[in-house]
Amino acid sequence: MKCGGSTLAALPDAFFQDIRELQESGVETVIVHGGGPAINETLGKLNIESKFLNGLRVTDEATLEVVEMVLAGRINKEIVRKLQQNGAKALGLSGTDGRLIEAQPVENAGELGFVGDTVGVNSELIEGILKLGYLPVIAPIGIDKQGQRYNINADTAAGAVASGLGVERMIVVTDVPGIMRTVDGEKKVLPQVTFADIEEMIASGEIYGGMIPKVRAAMSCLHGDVKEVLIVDGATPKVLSRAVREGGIGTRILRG
Ligand SMILES: Nc1ncnc2c1ncn2[C@@H]1O[C@H](COP(=O)(O)OP(=O)(O)O)[C@@H](O)[C@H]1O
Ligand SMILES: CC(=O)N[C@@H](CCC(=O)OP(=O)(O)O)C(=O)O
Repeated sequence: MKCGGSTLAALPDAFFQDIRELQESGVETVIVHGGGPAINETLGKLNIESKFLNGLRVTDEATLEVVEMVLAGRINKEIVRKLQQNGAKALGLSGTDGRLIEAQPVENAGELGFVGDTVGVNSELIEGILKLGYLPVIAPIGIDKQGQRYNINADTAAGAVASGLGVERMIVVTDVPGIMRTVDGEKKVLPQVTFADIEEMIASGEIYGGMIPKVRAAMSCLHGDVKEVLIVDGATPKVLSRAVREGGIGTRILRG
């Protein structure tokens, strides 16, 4: 599951209780989280400007310091605390711990700075944590062979973890009820979309901003064992158990 920064602060206790119930019923869950708004807030307090290029944060050394502090520190620990308060067993870690997320600089590192692409995931470590009965909560910081850390978009990191583990389903929890499209002047949630629909909607501007890394990550992890990616709203009651048990919620992205 990917939990977006857009929704994290507002997630009610019921959301974390739902995760605990899933954990107790034997559904193994892994969380990769974002925290873009919290990073912006801390950068603002430090008088460091937030700059984005195609939805990715331009990350110089000073920004990287703040990104790691906020994601691997404040946000990661907040999620673990909330899970524990609601009875779930959780363990927080960053993608640099145990070389969980191996990264390399993005192609346009000249413009973006220390922003990474994923090259591999230490799935044995994640599986080991799950076997101990803990839910891994992962901050999207990557590390390369030389020990350099990178800021990775959380949707990209979640997609890589989903592929690396070969999970059945990735659920992207955000602040909208799915991919929306305006039909006859009315905004509607699309129950499912294909890769072709996505490309068309990006080209027409109907999918923009923070939705772009989500659908790109979805398309690149939908192979092998990963059969579906769901985009859902964290504010919907029981959204996770409904997504896992009933379906018919949010937008499903299907292979091909
Ligand atoms: N077609 C679309 N349908 C729904 N939301 C969209 C669409 N295109 C762009 N968006 C935007 O994507 C946002 C979610 O991305 P983002 O703000 O990055 O969230 P998160 O922090 O959860 O990753 C929505 O709030 C909405 O503004
Ligand atoms: C490279 C890059 O853009 N990294 C993101 C990582 C956090 C993130 O993706 O958070 P959301 O899911 O809340 O957007 C950033 O610095 O904001």
